[in-house]
Amino acid sequence: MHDVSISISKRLRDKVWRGLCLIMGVLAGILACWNILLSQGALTLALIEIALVIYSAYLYLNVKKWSGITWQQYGYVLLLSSIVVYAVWFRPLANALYVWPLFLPILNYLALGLRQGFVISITTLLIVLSILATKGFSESYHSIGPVLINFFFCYISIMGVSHIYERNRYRVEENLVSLALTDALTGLKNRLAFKQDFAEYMNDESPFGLMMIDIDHFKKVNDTYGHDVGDDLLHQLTQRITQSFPDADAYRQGGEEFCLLYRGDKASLVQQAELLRILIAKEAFVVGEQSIPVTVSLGVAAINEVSEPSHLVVLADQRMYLAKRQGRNCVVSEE
Ligand SMILES: Nc1nc2c(ncn2[C@@H]2O[C@H](COP(=O)(O)OP(=O)(O)OP(=O)(O)O)[C@@H](O)[C@H]2O)c(=O)[nH]1
Repeated sequence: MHDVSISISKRLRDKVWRGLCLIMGVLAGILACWNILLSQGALTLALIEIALVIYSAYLYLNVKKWSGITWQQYGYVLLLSSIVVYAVWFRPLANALYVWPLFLPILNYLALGLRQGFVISITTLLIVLSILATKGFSESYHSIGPVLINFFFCYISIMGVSHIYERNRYRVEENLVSLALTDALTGLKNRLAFKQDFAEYMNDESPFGLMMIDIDHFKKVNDTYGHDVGDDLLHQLTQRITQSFPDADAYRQGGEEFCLLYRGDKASLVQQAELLRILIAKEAFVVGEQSIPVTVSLGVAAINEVSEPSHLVVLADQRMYLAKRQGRNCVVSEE
């Protein structure tokens, strides 16, 4: 998943986790006091609740620093589930503590996401049902049948709603990320996506190059035929670029400027850049009734030519402007 998406999910989960830790910490503190002062024979439960207060405070203070879901967070969810399950098992059925596990699916989905939320919720359901059935028989509880049925359907309903909510949230997030990283006019990836992908290319060991593409005298096209025709032309140009470089990553940098990240050596990138230039120049673009000849200026640079990766963009840009100064409609790959 893209960085933007990761940061949206991360921010949301951090808020959920901090809220959860705050509520659970306070609730566990109150319950611990209750069990120590007023409830006889519940010392073990009170000790677990005190541990939960400490654990909640620890997570509350640290969760923002972690990336992804850590073992401390899984441990916390398991501890909460264990406390609830233990309480159901420990107290008589007549106390109706079996209503508390109904809260767990919401917690699991919000805190851990779709897959882990599903697995842990189903596991908890099976455990609680087994406990309720066992206790029902051992305590000769005459209404265990309705309790089991009502608990099961209520739990499944809450789990279903939690599942649907989390799945839709994830889809909405995916759409938002796609919008944030895509250029609306051409459908190409945008500048933000370029920055993220560039970081990935740098982490990769294999050689790569960058090509800057700028349309020549595009202002004239707009002034002569209007901006709608200009837009259409940008769209068509995008198709020629992506057809020429099906395996590379193409971006619209803004305006009439495009760029392309290419895995491979510089010689083959220069060769393909030249082919693209010819392909654009030799066949005029047809927009409605108009046939519009277009040329582009291209600057090419390879990662092994620069000491700092960030200089690659500057070098390719400089070469593209050199191509403009050399009369346009050409590829420049050296100073
Ligand atoms: N139709 C359309 N035009 C755009 C868009 N974005 C930028 N432009 C136009 O692109 C033109 C860029 O003009 P200039 O920067 O002067 O460059 P140029 O005319 O291509 O000249 P050179 O780059 O020097 O060859 C301007 O007229 C902008 O209005 C867009 O999304 N759609």
